Amino acid sequence: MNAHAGEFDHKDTRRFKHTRIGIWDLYEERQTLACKRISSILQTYTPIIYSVPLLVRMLKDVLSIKRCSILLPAYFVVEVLASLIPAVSLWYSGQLLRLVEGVMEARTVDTTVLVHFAAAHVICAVAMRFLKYSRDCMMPRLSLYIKQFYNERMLLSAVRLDLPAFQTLYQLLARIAIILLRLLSCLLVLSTVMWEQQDGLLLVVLSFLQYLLPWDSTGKAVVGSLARYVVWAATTTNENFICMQGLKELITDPSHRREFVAGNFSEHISARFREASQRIGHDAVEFPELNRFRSFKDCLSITFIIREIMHVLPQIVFALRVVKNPMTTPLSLASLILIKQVFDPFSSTDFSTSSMLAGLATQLSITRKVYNMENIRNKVVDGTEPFPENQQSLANGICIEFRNVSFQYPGRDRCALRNVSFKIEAGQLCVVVGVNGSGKSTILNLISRIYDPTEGTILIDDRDIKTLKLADLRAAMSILFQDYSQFPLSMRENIGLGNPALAREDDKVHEAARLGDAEDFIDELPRGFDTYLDCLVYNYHGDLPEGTTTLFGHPVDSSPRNVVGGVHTTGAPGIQISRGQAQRLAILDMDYSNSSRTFMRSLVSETESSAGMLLFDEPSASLDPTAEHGLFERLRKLRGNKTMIFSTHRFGNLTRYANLILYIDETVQEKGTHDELMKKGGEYARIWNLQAKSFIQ
Ligand SMILES: Nc1ncnc2c1ncn2[C@@H]1O[C@H](COP(=O)(O)OP(=O)(O)OP(=O)(O)O)[C@@H](O)[C@H]1O
Repeated sequence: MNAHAGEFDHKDTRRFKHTRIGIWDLYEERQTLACKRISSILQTYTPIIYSVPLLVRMLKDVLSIKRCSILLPAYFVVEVLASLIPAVSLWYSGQLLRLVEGVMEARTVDTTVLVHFAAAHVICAVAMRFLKYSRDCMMPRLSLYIKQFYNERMLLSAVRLDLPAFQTLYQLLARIAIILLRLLSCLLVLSTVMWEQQDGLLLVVLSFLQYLLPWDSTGKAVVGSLARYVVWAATTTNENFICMQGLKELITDPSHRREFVAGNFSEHISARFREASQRIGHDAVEFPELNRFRSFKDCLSITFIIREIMHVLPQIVFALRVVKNPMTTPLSLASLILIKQVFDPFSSTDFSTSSMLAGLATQLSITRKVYNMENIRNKVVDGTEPFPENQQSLANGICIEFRNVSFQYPGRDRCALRNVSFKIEAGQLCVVVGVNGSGKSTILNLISRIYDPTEGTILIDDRDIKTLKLADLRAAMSILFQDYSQFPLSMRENIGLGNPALAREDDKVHEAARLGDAEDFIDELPRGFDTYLDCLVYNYHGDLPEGTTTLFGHPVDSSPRNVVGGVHTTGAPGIQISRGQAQRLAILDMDYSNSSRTFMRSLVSETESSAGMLLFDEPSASLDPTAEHGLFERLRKLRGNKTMIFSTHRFGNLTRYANLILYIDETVQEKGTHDELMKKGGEYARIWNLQAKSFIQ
């Protein structure tokens, strides 16, 4: 079978070579070494060339930041000056060399010239120090402004990407430009100085050659860069290894903790892990580690050997030169030292242009992703018509109709809903029931336009849902999803978000909390409505006085997991409440504060009702019967004439009051009121009786 477009076709043996490394299967594109080398060079430079428009855009964006418009050009001027000073120093070194040559020949020295050169050297050193100081002052501010700018930008486009990428990118760019400038200026001066020396230029060219290609100074990175740029993929089907990874996840993921502890899994899991590990033996490691051993043999590659030869070539040429013409040896030796002086800084890993170019390519691809995010079009296309025409009408509910709606989730072969048709009149209470996976939540997803139907039409107040402005549509409904999340904000803000228009009105927030049965337990929290259950802000600290156990109200934990960026932290998420409280709240907070958020949306402001339709996806899944009864009662009273849709697989209280029950299983199997469906004696009646019976027993 042929691979799909875009798929990595590892079965194509003509293109990919298969190697077995331990438990891993490595597939590498078949290429000759020369091809690999060329493709490696192309892969390094091409993205950078393609990224020129992106860099221009970035530069414009950064220059548009008020405080950067002067600071950035000033920073570059300082950097350029700093990078030119070594060349000026070099020029004076060259002149000193000539002076020495003159002294050797004439046996006299021109003191004015000597003083002039010495003074110039000192001035260069002082200027360098001053420029470095200016650069160190500017850099942190520049980083901060750029970081703030992109922070805001990312937030606006709702993108969460690795923030440090931006700082690294502009620093990397500046560094590469400066190194190139420094290298070129030094090269220019060196060539001028060496012009008149016998074989001087040859020595310069030979020394420079090794820096021209993107090879790393150690030779080891050459191997690394091959692995990085050549098409390859590695996978493992080793069941024991997959099992071991699964067990590790089970142990480390806190969301499994409760079941882990309650199920008394620890002994079984340890035994299972040991057993799997013993079966695999020493190969039970991730691919990069295993591959590292393998890559050592590449250190004997031809590229590596050529690189080493080129490194010693200038010395060989110099030796031949001495043999040929021993009289000029002292000066040639001085030239060689001068050349070495110039190139040595560039050969260190820090200055390696090749590794920096590779780093730049990576940073550019991250940055491109951020800019691309802004261009991503939503699959759900926004409508143009305002909704509702008359805000007051929301108080009387919204009418919803599904006409032959089918829906398939992206990447799924099966329909989640097939040919579904029903109509809920304005102000009606509808309960959607069905077994797990029957499509109940999908109906709510389609009404809130998280997805659009694959086929069929949804009408809202007799208008095609796709024509309505998305923001208006969503403002007109309040949704409580099964997996509603607790935002890392204060309790007040968590509830307030249910209705941003009223979020600042404290009495409304309290009323919503009361209706959600959350007011009492929130009041008991250490900071009441200002309590953060998920505190994502850390306090940082260095050495603390002997015996310090708490800092800013948080326990001090000096274990390595509390070290961020080399600095100790306190105040891990959720630390603002005690573990005991957290445990107690874990059972309550999800349902209570979230239902409070829903109540918040249902609250009516002075002039108008903000939602005309309330959607609930399994709102009572983890509530006990008393709490469930209370919740439904309050919701029923509060809803007034608004349309309300519940999705649930618990038949009970609610279905009896419903104007319309939809029993679905991919499609609508039965619909009607409770009495009608009971009379019909179908699947709804069967399950109702089953649930009622178990309750009575
Ligand atoms: N995001 C998704 N991507 C792919 N498939 C999905 C997605 N969400 C649901 N499905 C699939 O669509 C079908 C219907 O799911 P849906 O969540 O609507 O059922 P449900 O009746 O609400 O189930 P439950 O009672 O378990 O919540 C299921 O087969 C489910 O696996």
